[in-house]
Amino acid sequence: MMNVGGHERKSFSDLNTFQVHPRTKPNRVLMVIYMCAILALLYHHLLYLIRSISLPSLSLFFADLVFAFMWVTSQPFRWRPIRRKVYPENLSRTVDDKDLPPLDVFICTADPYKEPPMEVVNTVLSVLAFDYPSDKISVYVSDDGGSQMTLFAMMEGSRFAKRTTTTATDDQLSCSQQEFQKMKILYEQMKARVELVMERGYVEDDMITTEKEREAFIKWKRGFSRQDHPVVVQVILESNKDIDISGESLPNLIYLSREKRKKFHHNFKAGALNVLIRVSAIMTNAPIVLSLDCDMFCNDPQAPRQALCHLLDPIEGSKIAFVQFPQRYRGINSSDIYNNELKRPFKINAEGLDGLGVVNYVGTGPFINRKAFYGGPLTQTNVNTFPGFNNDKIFDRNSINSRLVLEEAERVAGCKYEQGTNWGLAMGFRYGSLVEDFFTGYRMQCEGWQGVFCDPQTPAFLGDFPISLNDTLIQVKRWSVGLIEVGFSKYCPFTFGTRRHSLLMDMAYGFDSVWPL
Ligand SMILES: O=c1ccn([C@@H]2O[C@H](COP(=O)(O)OP(=O)(O)O[C@H]3O[C@H](CO)[C@@H](O)[C@H](O)[C@H]3O)[C@@H](O)[C@H]2O)c(=O)[nH]1
Ligand SMILES: [Mn+2]
Repeated sequence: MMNVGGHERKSFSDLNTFQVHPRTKPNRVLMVIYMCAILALLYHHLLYLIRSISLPSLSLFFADLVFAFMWVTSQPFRWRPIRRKVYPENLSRTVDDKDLPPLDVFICTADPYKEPPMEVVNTVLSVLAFDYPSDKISVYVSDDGGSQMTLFAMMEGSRFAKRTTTTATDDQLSCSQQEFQKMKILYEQMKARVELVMERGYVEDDMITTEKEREAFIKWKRGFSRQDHPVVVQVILESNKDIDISGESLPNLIYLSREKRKKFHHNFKAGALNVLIRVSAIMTNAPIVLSLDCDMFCNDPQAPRQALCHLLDPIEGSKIAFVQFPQRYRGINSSDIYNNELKRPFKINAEGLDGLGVVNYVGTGPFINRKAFYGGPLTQTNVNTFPGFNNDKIFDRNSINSRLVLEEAERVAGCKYEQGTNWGLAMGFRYGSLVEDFFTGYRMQCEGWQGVFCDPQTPAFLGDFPISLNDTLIQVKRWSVGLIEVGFSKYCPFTFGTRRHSLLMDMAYGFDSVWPL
């Protein structure tokens, strides 16, 4: 235990520390005073109602009762907020660089017109530049839009990665202004080619440079539509085979568009993520998974090492399902009059939940322990019952581009694969709510997993927020419907969770799930 700046900081290891928020005690006093005031108000209402019942007085009583309920259930967020710090510089004392765990990164995109492929390329490139051994990174781009333009953009992105270098130390950066200018030109050329394809709406022969690429686009020629098409798995970069100009191996980069058929429900993003879990299990099976929205790029290459400061913690690490970085946005002006920063859910409440051992999973920016997809920490028995899973014997993972691996990947990305299985019910991302992230994180924590909130000063990831009123309303409506779907399901936190975790956690999750009302 350390004492820093007069406030208590408990230290699990030299990798991370946390501090209980200094205003916790005064806050609790305020809570008691507030509670007394609410009770007095309700008592006053009751006295009045006993004397004479009327519709207005009953409605006022009911309204105050609802407000009181919402106030009480929101108090767990204030009970014990904590702030954490990580020390990635100490990581090398715990683990050698060569022994760092492999990392599978999932990037989801769904519509090339709403989420421009160049934006997806930028996100992919930001991940390729992680300060992490590149042969341990595999990037999977899931394209629910089934767009040849997105695949084309990924190919262009990979060409750019090969012609430049991602291993830019301070030294190299300062000495190579010329290199930087060259990179800039290459980037502009790539952007122009991708934008030309976007303008045309398809990839014409003159844009294709190799025979291998031509083969990849053949699938789009036979009655391929966004809602009805076969699986497309394309290995674009293969680690240890593809190198950049400095001779460094590049990470794996895989494009995936799962099978879509009109007869089968695709379960939105949760469905896409479950396919990614299975395909990546076949191809690389990294123990740690990072999930990103395509509009959320990495702003700090240290992010994986920061997450490992928790996931490799000798005492707490094995209990953690995910380390969640907050959603932060670029381009918000300092006064943020429209509250685009969403500080309450993404920072204030997150710190409050973290103090209770749980954290909201917010869809983008979590480093997840792969085991958490397969059941609780003590109920991991189901994993091997799925063919192809953890059955290392039949796969030679040295080549993710082998026929056997690709065939198996296509099989688990098919529409029929999930029928009759536990996927979406007790495994992987859970179906049944439009906010699959909130629902899945909550269910994982019900199973006994913990969540950790990691919010370093430099934002680890930065994204875009909706810029038009229409988009904002659609987003808020979708979030609200998704939360209510959880609140009014058999998993309602006020009833389902109570047997499984603490009352404060249930109240906090319960508050979130009925908040839109
Ligand atoms: O059928 C779908 C629908 C969406 N997506 C992807 O999911 C992500 C999020 O979708 P978006 O439409 O951008 O929703 P937002 O409301 O901006 O996303 C927030 O809310 C979602 C639902 O809670 C979370 O999944 C996200 O991570 C979180 O950033 C994007 O990358 C999409 O490409 C798919 O892959 N398939
Ligand atoms: Mn989004």
